[in-house]
Amino acid sequence: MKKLVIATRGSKLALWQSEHIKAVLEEQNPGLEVSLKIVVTSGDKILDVPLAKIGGKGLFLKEIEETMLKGEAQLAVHSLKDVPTQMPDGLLLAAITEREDDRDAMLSEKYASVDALPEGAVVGTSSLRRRMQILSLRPDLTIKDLRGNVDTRIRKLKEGDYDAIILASAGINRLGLLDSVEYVYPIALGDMVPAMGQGALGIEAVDDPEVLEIARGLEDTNTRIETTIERDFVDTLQGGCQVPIGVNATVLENGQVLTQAIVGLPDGTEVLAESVEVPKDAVDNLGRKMAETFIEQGARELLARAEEMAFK
Ligand SMILES: NCc1[nH]cc(CCC(=O)O)c1CC(=O)O
Repeated sequence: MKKLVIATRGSKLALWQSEHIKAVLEEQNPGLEVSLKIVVTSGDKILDVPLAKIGGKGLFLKEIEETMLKGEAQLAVHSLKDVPTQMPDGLLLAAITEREDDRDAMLSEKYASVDALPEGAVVGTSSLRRRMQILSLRPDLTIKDLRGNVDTRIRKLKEGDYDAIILASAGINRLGLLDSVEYVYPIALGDMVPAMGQGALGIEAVDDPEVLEIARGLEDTNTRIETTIERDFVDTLQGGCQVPIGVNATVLENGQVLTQAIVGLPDGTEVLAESVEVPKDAVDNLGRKMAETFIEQGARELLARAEEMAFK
């Protein structure tokens, strides 16, 4: 194989991620030429409506996947957390890259930590998961919707529309934005459980042995273990397009795997949370089993109520 095309969105984060993978692939496969094909997705066009109301994150993938299925590209590089748990026919999650910082971070021009926010401070996020957890930490805060690409969100913070905003650390790191904001405060995993797959890249590929072989070079074993637990948890719970679910698994130095999960109402008034530690060789089906215990405790009802609240 001499040439590969990566289909990508045109946002700065998507381009950074695709350029990064292009460079790694060309390094790993001498003689291989990788190019990018920029695709505008429905998600990029509809910017003024909260994500929960327009059918969720799948809208950022549809046109990319169509491009691959038409044979105009063989690979796509996604933030893994934006990849739905079920893959479309003909496309595979061929590799999951080593994950970097998987935490969420609070960004502010004025306040150095969540504790330092004054009563009633305005925090920007459109994520039900972040809303739920920041409100369960600090019920007094005011949550204000915030959409757009990472750079747009930071611009809105700087324009003074918000006292703080919450973003994924990985996105800020990849785009080199750490210095563009006065305070970047990583929120501990136990205080804000990230989204499934946060901080890792998912490499989607057409079902072609040569392409899959090349993609295999990008795979990270521990990240695959972690994110399989996370994706199985979310897949078993389902519950609409955009849901207040946090789940994070971490392979620890001692060979144990720590998994933390939380499900609840977007206003943070009711949550189910659990954290379990098992040896690395006992993670089979862990995500599904944890989801079953959540369901026994009423997670489905909670998510149904969460959805009603989100669509009001
Ligand atoms: N939902 C958008 C999105 N998808 C991936 C990232 C960040 C990078 C990552 O988590 O891998 C972001 C921005 C954010 O949530 O702050």
